[in-house]
Amino acid sequence: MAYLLALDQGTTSSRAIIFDEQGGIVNVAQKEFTQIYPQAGWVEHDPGEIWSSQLSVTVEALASARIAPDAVAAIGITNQRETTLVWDRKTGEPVYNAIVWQDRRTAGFCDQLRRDGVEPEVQARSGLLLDPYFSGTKLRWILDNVPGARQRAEAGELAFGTVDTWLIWNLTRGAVHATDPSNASRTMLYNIRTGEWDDELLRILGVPRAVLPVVRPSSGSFGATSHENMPGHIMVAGVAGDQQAALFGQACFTPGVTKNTYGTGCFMLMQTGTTPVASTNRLLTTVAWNTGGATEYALEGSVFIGGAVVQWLRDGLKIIRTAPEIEELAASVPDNGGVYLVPAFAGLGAPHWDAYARGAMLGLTRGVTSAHIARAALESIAFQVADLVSAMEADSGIRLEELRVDGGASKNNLLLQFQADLLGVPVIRPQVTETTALGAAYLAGLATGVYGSRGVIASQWKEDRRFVPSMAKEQAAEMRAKWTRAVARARHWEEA
Ligand SMILES: Nc1ncnc2c1ncn2[C@@H]1O[C@H](COP(=O)(O)OP(=O)(O)O)[C@@H](O)[C@H]1O
Ligand SMILES: O=P(O)(O)OC[C@H](O)CO
Repeated sequence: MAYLLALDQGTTSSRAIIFDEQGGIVNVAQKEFTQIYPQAGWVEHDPGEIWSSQLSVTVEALASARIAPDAVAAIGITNQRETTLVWDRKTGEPVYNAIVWQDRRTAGFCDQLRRDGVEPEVQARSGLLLDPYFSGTKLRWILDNVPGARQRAEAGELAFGTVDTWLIWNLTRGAVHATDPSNASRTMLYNIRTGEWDDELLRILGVPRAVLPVVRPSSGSFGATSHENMPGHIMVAGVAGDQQAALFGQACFTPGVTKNTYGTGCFMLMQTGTTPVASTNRLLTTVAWNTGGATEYALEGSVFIGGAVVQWLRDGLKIIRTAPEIEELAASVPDNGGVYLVPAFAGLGAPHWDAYARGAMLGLTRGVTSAHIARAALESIAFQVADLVSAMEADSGIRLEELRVDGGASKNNLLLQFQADLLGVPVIRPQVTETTALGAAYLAGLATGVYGSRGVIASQWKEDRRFVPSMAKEQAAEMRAKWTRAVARARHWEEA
């Protein structure tokens, strides 16, 4: 029996999951780590803690499962995307904290680039829109604000990486400075059509080529582990950003097949095959993965606050004690009582891309209770996802037949039923909802011959539960119209 080890380095925790060849979970180890908020709108992680938490869960997962390293066929890495790190090539010392994808500090620079009229060029080359979300403006910020960083970068002394690159560097003790096309496509420095770092984008963003990692296929060798605390020498053979890995783990291998992950944020990806589909509806065109020499693409809608709105009810409003409690509270009322909650706590992502929007709650009357607010919070997740589906159908010309779902909040049956009601198509939850880690394991398993083909992987995908639409179409349309009005009121709040 060969095992595959997936390292899933997420925004709030590092996890290591061991899978067997059938895609079954053998063992999981997980560790949360510190979120650093130096100022309003800034979010950082300690690079040392990203690495140490990931290393410790990896060692723990292997030890407690009593699996010898030589029984592990390969490691797959998957990671929070866009988060930006810069370190010294000689010492491996970071020059600054990791700037997290949620960080908004470069909003002003993005505004300036938009005024300069470069957005169409940026979109054509990178598939992305001008927003602080992506790595490019964060990297520039580090180079411009850490004393001496720009000169050292130009002299070739510094290395840039997203989290995958940082983990590979540490696992191989600095021998490999590499990323994969799915992660590269989130930097705003990479041309998704040529499959290379793009000189024009580097010029626009003021980034010297000398800091960039090598881009290798998502399924293939990234070197063997050689860290003193890591048992054995295991090949890193699969790398993908977490949302693309989830698309792979959900076996979305044919154009039009779509998944949505309900985690901290919501990320919907539609596989579009070997041709990148340019978006005219403010979605992102992104690399899904590169396997077997071919690059495949996806359309993506990214929503910044998904399950995080449930955390806000728990930690901010304190109307629930645990996230799952929201389901019972929301189900204790027959409807939202007229309440619409727009969780624009970190601005709005796709399809609005409004860094200045802020949260809003509308329709409050004296009859409103915490149960209505709980219901409105869950519904807000589904409304945002429905907006993504509309944009995706318009961009791709493909009518969605079903939606595959995963992520922490996909355990919530009320949410998924409402999602199916709004979309008018079945929403399907698979048996294994750890699809992100599973996707990374599959990419590693394909590279090392554990799986002979994608067909074997697709046959492992099993349905857990199917949510079928039951709401009248007119009612769904009426609710969506109200939601759209609520969103309009939340927009541009900070500028007002
Ligand atoms: N039963 C539930 N109902 C609604 N939301 C939930 C439930 N369980 C977890 N969540 C939400 O799911 C999110 C965690 O999902 P996860 O996929 O682990 O996120 P991430 O990978 O982004 O850290 C949290 O924001 C949490 O509030
Ligand atoms: O770590 P997650 O699961 O919240 O995912 C973060 C995304 O990759 C950000 O683009």
